[in-house]
Amino acid sequence: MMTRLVAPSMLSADFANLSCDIEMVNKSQADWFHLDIMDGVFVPNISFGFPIVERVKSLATKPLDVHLMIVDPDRYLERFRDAGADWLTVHYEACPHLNRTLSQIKALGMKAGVSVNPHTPVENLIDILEYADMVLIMSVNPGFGGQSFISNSISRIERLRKLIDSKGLSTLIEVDGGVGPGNAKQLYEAGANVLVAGSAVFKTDNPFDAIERIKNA
Ligand SMILES: O=C(CO)[C@@H](O)[C@H](O)COP(=O)(O)O
Ligand SMILES: [Fe+2]
Repeated sequence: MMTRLVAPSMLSADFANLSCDIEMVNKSQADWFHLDIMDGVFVPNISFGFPIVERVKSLATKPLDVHLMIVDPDRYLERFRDAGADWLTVHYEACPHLNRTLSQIKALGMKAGVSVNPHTPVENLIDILEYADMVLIMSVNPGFGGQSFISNSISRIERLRKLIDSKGLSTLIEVDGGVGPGNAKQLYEAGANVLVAGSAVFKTDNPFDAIERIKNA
């Protein structure tokens, strides 16, 4: 069976009770913490920065999956490593020297991810795939939680899965945006390995159950 991981997105957590939500993820069947960093330039929203990443790291018993939605991420790779990132994902659209950026992330001791916006053909990654530990397919326009899943993301996952398999690589496919118990099965079947879910986890009465249903879809 292919790798199936669930990464709750802390963007939808209650920041006034962050430790409770971290504890919930620790105790749940979730595999990673997904942390969205937005700079108000690459995306039209600002989320949080190093103090929150450090605080989550201090309480988390699972790896931190940090999703950078920022321009010129090269400036901050080391700082995110120091703040506790285990996986660091940059956007294809924000990196003119992607090969260098991914190599740098790995040289700093983290796993390297590359993310594509909904309009970027997954085929554009053909020459960078072997340098990435993970590809993050955005299934909404990045910037906000709680948006609806863009349906052609399924065929994008399928095309990327074929590309990865045809090269004999073990690059993980992560999907982020509008993911929940209702579409998790379809996403895993299309070839996804890691499902990110924000509102589907934190905006429900029973987050444990939501995580379990996504994981075992
Ligand atoms: O990167 C992003 C948004 O840009 C995500 O990680 C969101 O936080 C996912 O939220 P939901 O769509 O699951 O509510
Ligand atoms: Fe994200």
